[in-house]
Amino acid sequence: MTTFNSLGLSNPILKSLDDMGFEETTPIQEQTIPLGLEGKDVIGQAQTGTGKTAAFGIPMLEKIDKQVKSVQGLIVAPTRELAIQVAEEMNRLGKVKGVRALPIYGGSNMERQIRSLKTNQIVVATPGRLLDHIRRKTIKLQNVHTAVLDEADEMLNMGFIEDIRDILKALPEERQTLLFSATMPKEIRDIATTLMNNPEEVKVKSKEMTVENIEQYFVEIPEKHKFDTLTRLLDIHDPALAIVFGRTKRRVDEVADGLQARGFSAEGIHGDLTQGKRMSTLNKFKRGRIEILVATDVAARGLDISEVSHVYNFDIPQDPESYVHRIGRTGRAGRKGESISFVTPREKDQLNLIEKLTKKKVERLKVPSSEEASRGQQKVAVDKLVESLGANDLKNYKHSANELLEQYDSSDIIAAALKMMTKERSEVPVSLTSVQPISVKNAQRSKGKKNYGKGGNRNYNSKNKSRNRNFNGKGGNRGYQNKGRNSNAK
Ligand SMILES: Nc1ncnc2c1ncn2[C@@H]1O[C@H](COP(=O)(O)OP(=O)(O)OP(=O)(O)O)[C@@H](O)[C@H]1O
Ligand SMILES: [Mg+2]
Repeated sequence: MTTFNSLGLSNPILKSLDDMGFEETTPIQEQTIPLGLEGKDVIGQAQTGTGKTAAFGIPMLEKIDKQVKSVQGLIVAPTRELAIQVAEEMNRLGKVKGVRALPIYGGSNMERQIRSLKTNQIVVATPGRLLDHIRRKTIKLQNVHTAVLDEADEMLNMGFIEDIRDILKALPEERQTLLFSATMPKEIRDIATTLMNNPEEVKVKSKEMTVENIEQYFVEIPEKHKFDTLTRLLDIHDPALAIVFGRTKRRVDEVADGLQARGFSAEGIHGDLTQGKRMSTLNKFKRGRIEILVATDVAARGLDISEVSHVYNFDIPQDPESYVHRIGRTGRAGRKGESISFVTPREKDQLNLIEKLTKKKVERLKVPSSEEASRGQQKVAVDKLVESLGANDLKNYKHSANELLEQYDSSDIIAAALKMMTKERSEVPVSLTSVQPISVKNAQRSKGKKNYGKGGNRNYNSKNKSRNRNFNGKGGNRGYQNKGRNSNAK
């Protein structure tokens, strides 16, 4: 067990960490924070949900000179939502020291950003908007001593690499550069080292690339049965929050509409929606006002929403790295999660490729029947009833209950109550426009062409009421400790 105390951090940062309820370092934090403090360039690779943000954030905050009122730390992230989320985590970490991070991203007010940029010491940006500021000379970067590429392999992929080169050129040569991601294909790592100064590579030793607290399943199923299978699985699993990944924007819209038609609380998110719509959908999801988020890969990376219990790959992802990030939206910070990938018979090779990369076997799940689904729904109602037996004061209902019992058979009464509580699905037929199966050959060819839409994006804000709730639960097997205090203090 390594405490943050033993890393020689300053009191204000230790106090923030304590306020956030962080007690022990995670492995990536233990290994990279000392290197970061020494000023070394670092390529850090560790599994999803294991605290990479604080791993690069803590040393950056330690090195901010509060007297210097200009940007000293720059973090670049692939989507808006992720930029916002990372800025929020930096703000929590920097709260006691009094350092604030400013998220800058496309679609938000440029003038307001320009005003804030004059005094902010840390900026978290998406590449496109940052380049706008650089070209308009509305951001001063000459005092930047630390630059981070979060989701580094994505940032150095085809869609972003030129922007990143331009951004790095605008920074002082004398600087520290830190790259983090859960995945780091060799060819990207090679590009990365050319942009850095003799980097230390830290790869947290672990047999598998995915976290062990995510149970990974697949169902083999023809394209035309996918939707019905999804609704059955949702009825059986009754997820707290679930993300369903689809391959294209159209697909996401169709699946979200279909789920709504069948009575699920679902909304879609993808790169074609306005910034406002994306933010509001994501915020609703975080607050549990919608239970199912249907998304393209725009939501695959970095998002930290602790209540996500299930990830469904409605369409198997184009590249194995994307699989790692998608399923990593659950099972965060030691919590348990489940992922279920839909594989059409022609896509079996793609699944093998994923298993090869992650070094983990994905278990086959039987396609559930509609009877199993309705038993699943009933079980949800039964659980609720039993819970209510334990928790509620039922005194006021006793009189009516006894009257009913005099007239009817007791099991009939319970059956009727359960029927009323069970969300019987409407049988609305839903048909989706079919998509081409992914073949390993196609997947290789289209590598790097992601479905981010212009500029790539995401949205975060961690108002999750019970974040870190189960931190010390049985799933907490990655050296996490959390006192369960309010980690959202702002
Ligand atoms: N040492 C710690 N103790 C307790 N909780 C922690 C610790 N470090 C980070 N966390 C929490 O764990 C969660 C996941 O962290 P983070 O988002 O940084 O993961 P990540 O490694 O960047 O994942 P991804 O690869 O998906 O981006 C966050 O809610 C964060 O606040
Ligand atoms: Mg991250």
